[in-house]
Amino acid sequence: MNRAMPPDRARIGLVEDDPVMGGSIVQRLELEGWDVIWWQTGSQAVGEIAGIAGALDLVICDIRLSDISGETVFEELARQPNVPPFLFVTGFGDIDQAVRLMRSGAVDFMTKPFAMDDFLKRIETGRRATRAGLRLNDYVLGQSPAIQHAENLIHRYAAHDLPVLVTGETGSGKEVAARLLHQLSARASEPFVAVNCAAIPTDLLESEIFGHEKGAFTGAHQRHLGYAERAKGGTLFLDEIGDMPSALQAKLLRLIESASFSRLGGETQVPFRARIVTATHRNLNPGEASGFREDLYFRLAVLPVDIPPLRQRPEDVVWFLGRFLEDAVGRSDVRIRGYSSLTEEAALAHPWPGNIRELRNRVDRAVALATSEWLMTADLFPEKAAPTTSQRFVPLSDVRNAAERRQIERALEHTGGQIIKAAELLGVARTTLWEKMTRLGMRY
Ligand SMILES: Nc1ncnc2c1ncn2[C@@H]1O[C@H](COP(=O)(O)OP(=O)(O)OP(=O)(O)O)[C@@H](O)[C@H]1O
Repeated sequence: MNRAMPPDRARIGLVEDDPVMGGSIVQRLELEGWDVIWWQTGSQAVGEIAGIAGALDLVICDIRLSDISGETVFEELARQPNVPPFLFVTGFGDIDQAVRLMRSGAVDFMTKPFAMDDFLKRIETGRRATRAGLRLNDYVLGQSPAIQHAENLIHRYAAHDLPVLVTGETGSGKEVAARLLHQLSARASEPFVAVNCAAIPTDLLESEIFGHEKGAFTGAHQRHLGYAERAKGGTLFLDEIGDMPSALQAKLLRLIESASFSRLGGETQVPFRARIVTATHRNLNPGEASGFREDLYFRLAVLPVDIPPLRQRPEDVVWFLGRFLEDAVGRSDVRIRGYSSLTEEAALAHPWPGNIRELRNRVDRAVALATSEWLMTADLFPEKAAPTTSQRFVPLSDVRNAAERRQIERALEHTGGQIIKAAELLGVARTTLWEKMTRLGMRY
């Protein structure tokens, strides 16, 4: 344990009570040039890992040990500082436990039997994704610790086939996160199919997702393959899942449970091969009057990841200001040198209710309308500038639009974002509300 080692040589702890399995893992890892310390009982591991936690790059731990469980080993050590990342090795029946461990901070799990190549890859990702300094600043979602935590989770989740639920405010980058998950997964060469459940009228949603047979309903002139089928072995991304009507929630639950579905008007069971990733800006937690099926929620939220709002990640405000400015300048022929320091301060003080989408739109507009080489606060936040006389008199249509928008926002807030219920409150048909929101440029 006190041997001098080259700094780039990984130190792996192994907790495995099976001498054959343990012996072959040690042999293979040493062949890879890694240094391995092996404990054959859980209690021995707890006692010794505590003393050298900071020096270990990863601990590989069997869940079923002969004395205490791998879960207890982890719980004992998780209270200590500098705990190394844990990769659990589980039997097939222990998946629920492994998922629970992953949610409480374990880095990953693998189900026995596993292919050695995959195992080595998980070890590499596990240590790379969690040890500060080992990731070469290659984060793509942002620079703040909060988003990097989410990105690390996405790296870990990518290796599994379990459903992922992405939560976060509108415009915070949930779809970008889901696409990253897809690209990092073994499904990357298959389609990524995104469906916004709130944007498709309810009566169309079912046939859009599940498809329909010829003659299933008036106007169904030919067979139509739905998103679930078109996703093939890739990822089916269901955005705004909280807006899915309850009849469809039941059908989605059946699809997950049986890994198959039928097209509308059809009897044949079509196999479902894609991974389900869902997103919501609403709180779908059961017991909190979300109106969302509890059984489906637990099926979808096996691996949860929360994308924090932009106002909680000042490092990313500055980072995205730079990135989007570069993009916008690259697309046009204007010469802009950067932001004035007051502009950056104003951006840091702004609450960003529309998150990254809002930031990008503001930068694009500022670049298009800029009158100097430095972007000023008024370029990014024109609404905060003092109004001129002509601006004080806005056209009546703008006043009406603003009032309608406010009232729609209030109704949506009241119904937790559910368009159907909001339409009822406002006394208009759902399609009328939908059209109005589109005209007013509101997100649904
Ligand atoms: N990490 C990122 N890098 C570059 N652009 C990003 C990033 N995150 C978000 N964006 C941009 O911000 C906008 C909103 O992102 P996205 O659609 O992923 O958010 P969302 O949370 O899914 O939004 P909604 O709740 O409205 O569906 C998109 O235009 C996207 O390109």
